[in-house]
Amino acid sequence: MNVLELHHIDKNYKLTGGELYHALRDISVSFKKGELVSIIGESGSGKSTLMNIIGGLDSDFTGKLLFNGENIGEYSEKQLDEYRKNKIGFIFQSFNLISHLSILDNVTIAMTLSNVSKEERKKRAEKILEQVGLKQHIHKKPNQLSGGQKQRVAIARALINDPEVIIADEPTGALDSGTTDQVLKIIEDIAKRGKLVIMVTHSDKVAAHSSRVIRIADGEIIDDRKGRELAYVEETADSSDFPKGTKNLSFASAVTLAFQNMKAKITRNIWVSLGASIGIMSVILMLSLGGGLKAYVNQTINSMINPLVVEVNMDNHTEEPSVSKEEMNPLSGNSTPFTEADLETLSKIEHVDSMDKSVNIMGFGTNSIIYGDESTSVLSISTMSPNVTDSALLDGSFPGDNEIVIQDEIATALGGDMIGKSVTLKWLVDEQFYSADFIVSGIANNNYVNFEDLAQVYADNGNELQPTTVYLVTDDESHTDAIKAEIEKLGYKGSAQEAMMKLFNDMIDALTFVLASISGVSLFVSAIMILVILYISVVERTKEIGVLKAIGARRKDIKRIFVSEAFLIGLFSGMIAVTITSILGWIANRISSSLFDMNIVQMEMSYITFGIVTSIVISMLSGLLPASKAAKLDPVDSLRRE
Ligand SMILES: Nc1ncnc2c1ncn2[C@@H]1O[C@H](COP(=O)(O)OP(=O)(O)OP(=O)(O)O)[C@@H](O)[C@H]1O
Repeated sequence: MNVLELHHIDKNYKLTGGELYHALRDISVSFKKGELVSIIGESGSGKSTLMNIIGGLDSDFTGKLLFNGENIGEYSEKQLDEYRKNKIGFIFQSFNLISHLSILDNVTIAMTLSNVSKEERKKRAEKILEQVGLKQHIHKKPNQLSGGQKQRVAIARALINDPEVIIADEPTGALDSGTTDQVLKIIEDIAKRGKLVIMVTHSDKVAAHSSRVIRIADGEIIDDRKGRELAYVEETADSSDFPKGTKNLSFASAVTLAFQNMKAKITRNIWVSLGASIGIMSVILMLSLGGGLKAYVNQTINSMINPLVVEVNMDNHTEEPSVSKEEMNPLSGNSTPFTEADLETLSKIEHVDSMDKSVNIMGFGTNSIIYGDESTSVLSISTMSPNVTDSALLDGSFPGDNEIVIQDEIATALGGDMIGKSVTLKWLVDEQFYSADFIVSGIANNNYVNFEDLAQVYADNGNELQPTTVYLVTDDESHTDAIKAEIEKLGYKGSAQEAMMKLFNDMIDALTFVLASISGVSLFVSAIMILVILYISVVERTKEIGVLKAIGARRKDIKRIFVSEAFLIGLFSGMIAVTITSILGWIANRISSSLFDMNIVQMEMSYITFGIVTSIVISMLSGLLPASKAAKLDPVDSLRRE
């Protein structure tokens, strides 16, 4: 049975300006297995055009091409890819080996495209390379081989998937006569083992080796005659019993191929990754800076707050204040005091163990502390609360019964060493002067007395002191959030410090977001840079893409290889960004901790992940355009490219 049958094949090339060039005219011919056919003809007679059609690289023709009885013209793109991968082996005049791959990888590439396992690929390639006498060269690169050796590698590559048809386009055109004989001998042996070998040549000497010689001129067959008889050699059982891969290029193999190519251009890729990392680096740095700043603010504010205590204030904006305006405690400006009912409600909140009442007396020139002949005015007097932490105390101790802690400046104004001295506190509320004596127990950042002492003074004057702030104490930090939520639900207000902390945090978040977004603009620059580099890579590797298509790579495979390259650039630049940011962050933290006792850069795992993922995504998106361009390249045009 005929392996190949061509019926009335016509091929026209469209020229610019709409004219047609008739390259093949009514070609009808058939080929059997075991034939070594030489197609001979002048330059420009249409030999390569015919080979491209037979090889499934060019499907833009009229007429019928049958392979084992099947009409190739009716093949889908997928079937055509399969046909090129498994039924046809290509050998080119200029070898067309992929320069950055080893001999072994050049030979196995067609199997890699079929996702055959690595061991299987190696076993098969070694056997075939042994047949062509190159076993000891498998780890070399193509440029370390002689011309004849390169062509033998190309022959091994053509044979690797055990195709039925070998197409050799001037396989000896670039070889001297000694090597030509060697290569022809190998090609002859291939035909003898039952393959159909179609070889294009200019040379009658080369054609003399074949079993059939077809002469072509101006796109027409002008002669078809028998050559010498080839003795059929029985195929050794083990040379064709290997499993053919039926799958497609795996993502892992695509990444490996991309990595091998990137390694060949290592300097360029390091620079690109470094350039692309700058954007990611600044985004991670901004986020970490924001994190550091926030942690610092929170830490500073939290150090002033007792975590077991929840501060409660009356919310002046509640729709129905629990007391009328007249009842407002004049001690604390317009702060609304808590009523007994309020205190009752608050004390019943779950996990509240005890409750401390507090007021703050403000006075502008009306309140004073007197010591002997010295008197100094005080702006604010607070009652002690569990929320006043040790950090407030500068010297001495917090007040016990009938004791007072006074502010640093007041102590200085009264004569300096005040601890243990008796002072008189005078204050004006609601047009009434109150006064009481206290022993100074300590120096702090504010003036503190006990609520009970003040309440006693009020009682002595026939008045009642109502708290304007209440501190709820719990036994475990884990309860504070629930208590805070409850007081909010009941319509009371939390601490002013916390409200401020929230405001700060919101502001830092907003600032971080703005700064990170501004840095993000440089990501566009990275994206464009990657796009340009990959475009250049596609142009440089046009011929390689043609070869890959000739040996069966699908559009998807080509795309996958280039997108993988973009993936790797993204991964590398993300990793470079994280490394450099860590180093910069470490240096910044060394400086900031010695200056302000804080780590200004707080890099979190989420920022690192975000940085690397963003880098990969941006890079892959930028790689899509060049990858599609590569995938769409016409194999015939690509192979003709010098
Ligand atoms: N893409 C194309 N567009 C227009 N004309 C083309 C194109 N490719 C080939 N041709 C023309 O078709 C004719 C046959 O070309 P082909 O490459 O098949 O010749 P060939 O016999 O293989 O030549 P050579 O031995 O020099 O390789 C030539 O005249 C060539 O100029």
